[in-house]
Amino acid sequence: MTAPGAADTRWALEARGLGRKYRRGWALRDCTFRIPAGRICGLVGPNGAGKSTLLNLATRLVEPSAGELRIFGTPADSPAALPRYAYLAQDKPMFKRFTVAESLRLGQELNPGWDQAAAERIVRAGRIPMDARIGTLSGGQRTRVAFALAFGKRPELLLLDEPMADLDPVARDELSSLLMSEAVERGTTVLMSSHMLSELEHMCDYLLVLADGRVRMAGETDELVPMHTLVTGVATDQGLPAELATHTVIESRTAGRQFTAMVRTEGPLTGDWQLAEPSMEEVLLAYLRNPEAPALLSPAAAPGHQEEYAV
Ligand SMILES: Nc1ncnc2c1ncn2[C@@H]1O[C@H](COP(=O)(O)OP(=O)(O)OP(=O)(O)O)[C@@H](O)[C@H]1O
Repeated sequence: MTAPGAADTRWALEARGLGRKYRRGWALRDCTFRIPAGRICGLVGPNGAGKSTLLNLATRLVEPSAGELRIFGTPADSPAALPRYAYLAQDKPMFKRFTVAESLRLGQELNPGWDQAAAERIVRAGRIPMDARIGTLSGGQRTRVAFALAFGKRPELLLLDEPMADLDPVARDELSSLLMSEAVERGTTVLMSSHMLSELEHMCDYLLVLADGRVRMAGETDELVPMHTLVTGVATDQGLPAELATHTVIESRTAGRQFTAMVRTEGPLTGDWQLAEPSMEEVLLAYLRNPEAPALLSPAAAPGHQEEYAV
């Protein structure tokens, strides 16, 4: 339990009614969720879902239009939240005229807990010369230096916006292993947006899915994925089979004589079906293709839920 008035550090991120409105409309609306400390959380959603907006709200690059966001129990707009996270933005802004060594030195000067050895290790593993200017590096090399700057800060929370997009397969594999070992060894929480679902399946133990600026799914992958069943059977002409009507059908398709559905089962399924447990990627794809499917938040992911949560 947390003492009254003390920041509740069990939750790396906690949003209540969070929203951001632009002139064209809401980029993020009425978002309520929480991410426990120490998790590697995949932030998933179609283009324009609000993923970057959420990360920009966490890092104070944009102000919320509604609601609140807390980082380890501290309001995201409080100076006390600032040293606790590092952010790797999609465009990875860095000083182009600085050399790699100068960029790391700046990281060292700005961050009291700076780990120079860790930052240098990441740069050297990519065989990037320390005297190369940032502006002369390839997109992937720049990403690696940005990773080094983020890791060097030794943050408790790493916020990554599509971090692997421009890395080659070997670098991607290496940096995702680094990310996972970092998270395990230091208990770092990672929130990482990505469109690469198979990669997320490999790395993440927590999910936050957005669509049209709203939360569609949030919680432990181990809890969320097994709530779904992939149902296959013979198609009939009557549309959705009556046996499925009491369950939540996220998606259904008919191909020739075969009927397939992704179903959130609300009890035993009757009927002549082949049942299989879907992969995380299959569940995510079903939700991404059907943004109007009923939202699913595990009890732990919903702030205000009374249940105690082991972290
Ligand atoms: N500065 C801005 N001004 C106006 N609208 C904006 C601004 N930033 C984002 N939006 C809008 O908010 C919505 C969410 O955008 P956001 O960049 O957060 O989506 P995303 O999920 O990160 O998308 P992607 O996967 O394409 O990176 C979009 O409709 C976008 O056009």
